[in-house]
Amino acid sequence: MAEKLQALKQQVCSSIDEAKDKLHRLGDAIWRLPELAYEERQAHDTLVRFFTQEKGWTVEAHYKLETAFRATWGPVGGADGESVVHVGFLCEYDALPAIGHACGHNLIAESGAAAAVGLKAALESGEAWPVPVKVTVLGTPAEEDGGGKVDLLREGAFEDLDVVFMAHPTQKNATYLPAVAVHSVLVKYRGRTAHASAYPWEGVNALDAAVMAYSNISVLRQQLRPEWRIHGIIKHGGVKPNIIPDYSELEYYLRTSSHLDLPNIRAKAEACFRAAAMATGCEVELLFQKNEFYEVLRNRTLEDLYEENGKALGMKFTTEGFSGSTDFGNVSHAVPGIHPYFYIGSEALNHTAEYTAASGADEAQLYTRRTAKALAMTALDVIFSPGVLDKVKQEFREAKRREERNCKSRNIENGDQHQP
Ligand SMILES: NCCC[C@H](NC(=O)CCN)C(=O)O
Repeated sequence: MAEKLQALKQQVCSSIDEAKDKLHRLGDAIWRLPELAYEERQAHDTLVRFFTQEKGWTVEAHYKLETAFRATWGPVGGADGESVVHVGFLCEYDALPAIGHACGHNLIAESGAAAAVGLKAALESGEAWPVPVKVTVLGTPAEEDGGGKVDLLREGAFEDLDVVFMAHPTQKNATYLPAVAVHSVLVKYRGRTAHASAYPWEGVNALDAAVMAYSNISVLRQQLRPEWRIHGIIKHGGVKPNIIPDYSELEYYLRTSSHLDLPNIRAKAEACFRAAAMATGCEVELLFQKNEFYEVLRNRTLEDLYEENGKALGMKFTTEGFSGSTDFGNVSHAVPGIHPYFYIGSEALNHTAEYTAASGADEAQLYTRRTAKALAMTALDVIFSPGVLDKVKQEFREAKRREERNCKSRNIENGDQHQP
C-alpha cells in the first residue's frame, strides 16, 4: 500500500505539472479582473467554465450564493457498502478595494482547483482503491468582507464533507498561523447642522462624536488582552468646515483569540460608541456585520501530513507569523481541515500594491502548483492510509469537546461579571 500511495503522489505531481498552462490561465484570468466580495461574477464564471471543460465534474453555478459554485466528482471506486471518503478543496477569489488581488486570492482559487484536478487524475490513473471517494470543490466568495463560507455553512454546503483543504499566499510556508476571531461593525452618528461660526451652539456635532468614539476605543486598548485587537477608520466626518457635521461614520474590526470572547469585546466597544453619542447629543446606530469569523480550530494530524508532503516537495516551514482572521475559521469548527500558508516568491506584504504584483507574477506559479501538490498528497494520505481519517476525526471531536467546556466556563464567568 505504501508503494501504491507513493506512486499516486507522484501521479498527482505530474498531473498538476501537465496542467500548468491551463491552471496559470485560470489564476491569471481572475487576477486580471479583480472583483470585490460578493461581486466576483467573472471569477465565478471563469471557475465554472474551467470545471465544466474538465471531464467528469458535476458543476453547480451560483451554488447557494450568486458568486459561489460547487464542482463534484464521484463517489468513485471502492467496494460496495464501504463508506465514502469525501474530500473538499476551497477556492477564494475576492479582491480588495483599490489594490486588486493584494492578498493573492487568485492563487487560492488556482491552488484549490489544481489540487482537485491533480487528485482526480491520480485516482483515475491507478487501479481500484479501497474506499469510494468523492471530491468537491467549493467556490467560497467574500472572505475579505462578509464571509461567504459562513453563509455557505448556514446553507449546509459543508454538511457531508470529511475533510477540507485550502491554502493562502503569504511571505513564508506555514502549516498554521494564528487566525483570530473577528467581528466588524459600522457606527453611524447623526446630529444637526448649523453655521459653525455664526451660531455653533445650534449644532449637534457628529464629527465630535466620531472623534470621541475613536479616542474612547484608543484608551480602551490599555485594558484589552494582549492578543485582542480593535482597529478602525472614520469613513465620513463632514462636508465643509463651516457646516457642523450632522453625520459621521466609522468602521471597526473587533478581534479576540476565541470567538467565545467576541460578546465581551463587543460590549466594551459598544459602551465606547454609545458614550460618545451621549456626550455630544447625537443619535448612534451600530450595524454589526451579519457574520462573525471564528478562530481556526487546528487539526495537527492533517497539519503534520501536509508538512511532511510539503517538505518532500522542498518546502521549508516557519511557525512565526500572524494572519489576521479568515472565514475558514468557521469552517474549521464544522469540518476538520487545514488552511496552510505558502510562499509565492516574494517578500512583499499582503494587502499592498507590491503583493498584487507578486500574486500576478509568473514566479508565483511554481509555488502555487507545489502547494496544490502538497494539498492533494495530503488528501491521498487521508484516503489511503488506514486509520488517518479516524485519527483526524478523533482529534476534531476532542477539540470540540474542549471548546464546549471553555464555552461553559466563560458563561459561568460572564454570568458573575458585571458587563459594561
Ligand atoms: N472582516 C473580515 C476581515 C478578514 C481579513 N482577512 C485577511 O486579511 C486574511 C487574508 N485574506 C482580516 O482583516 O483579517
